[in-house]
Amino acid sequence: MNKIKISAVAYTNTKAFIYGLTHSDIINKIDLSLDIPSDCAAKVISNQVDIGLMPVAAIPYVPNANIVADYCIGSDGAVNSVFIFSHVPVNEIKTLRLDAHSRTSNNLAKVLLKFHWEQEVSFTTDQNEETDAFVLIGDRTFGKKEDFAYAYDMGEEWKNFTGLPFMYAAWVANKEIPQAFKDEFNAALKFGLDHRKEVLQELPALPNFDLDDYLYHKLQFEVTDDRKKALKLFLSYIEELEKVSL
Ligand SMILES: C=C(O[C@@H]1C=C(C(=O)O)C=C[C@H]1O)C(=O)O
Repeated sequence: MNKIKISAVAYTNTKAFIYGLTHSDIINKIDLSLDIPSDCAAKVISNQVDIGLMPVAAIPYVPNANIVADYCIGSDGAVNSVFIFSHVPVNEIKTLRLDAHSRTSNNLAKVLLKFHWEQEVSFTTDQNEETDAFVLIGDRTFGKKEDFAYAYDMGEEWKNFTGLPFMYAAWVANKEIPQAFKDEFNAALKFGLDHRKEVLQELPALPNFDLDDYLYHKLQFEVTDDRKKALKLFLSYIEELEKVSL
C-alpha cells in the first residue's frame, strides 16, 4: 500500500499528536511532514498530501473535504496562543496586520472585529507595515502577553461572543480514507494525548508560560458536537464577511 501523506502543524499544540503517531505502528504507513498551519492548508488544497491538520478556515477550499479524526486543535475559552496583540484598546483599532502562518486566526480576528466588537478595520499582510494591532499564533506568542498594552485571546473572545468552544484546526482529508486507517489513526492520536506527561518531559521549560496548563487545559482536543456547531457558525461568518467585501 502507498503511504498516506500527512502534513501536521509544527507547533507545541501538536506535540502530543506527533508523539502518538511516532509511537504507533501507523508511523510505517504514513509519510509525515511538519509545517506551519498555512502550509498545511496549502498542501491539502493542492493535493500534495492526503490528510492535513488543517486550519478550519481553509476547509471550503478543499474539494471533497472530510474530517477523518475525532481529535482536533481546539479550546473552550482562552487558548493562550491565539492573540490579537494591540497598542490600543480594541475599540480604537483601525489597522491590523495578519499572521502569515495562520488561516483560521486571521479570519477569526476579522469575524470578531466585525461582528463582536463592531469595528471597521483595514487589514494588511505586509510584515513591515506599522499597525495598531496584529495577529500572532502558536509558539511565537508564548510568554509575550505582558509585552503589549492589550492582548486579546481570541478563544476567550469567541466564547464571549457565541458561548461556544472553538476548533482551530482539524484532521482533514481531500479524498476518501479507508475506515481501518482512520481507526488506527484515531487510536494513535489518543495514545499521544494519553501520554502528555511524557511529551511535557521532552519539552524545555519556558519562562512566563505554563506548558502543563497549555497541553492539559487550555488546548482541548476532542471534536465535540459544540465544536462542530462552532465550526459551522464560524464558516458562515466568514462567508458573510466575503459577501460584505464584494
Ligand atoms: C491554537 C492554535 O491553533 C492553530 C491556529 C491555526 C490558524 O490560525 O490558522 C491553525 C492551526 C493551529 O495551530 C495555535 O496555533 O496557537
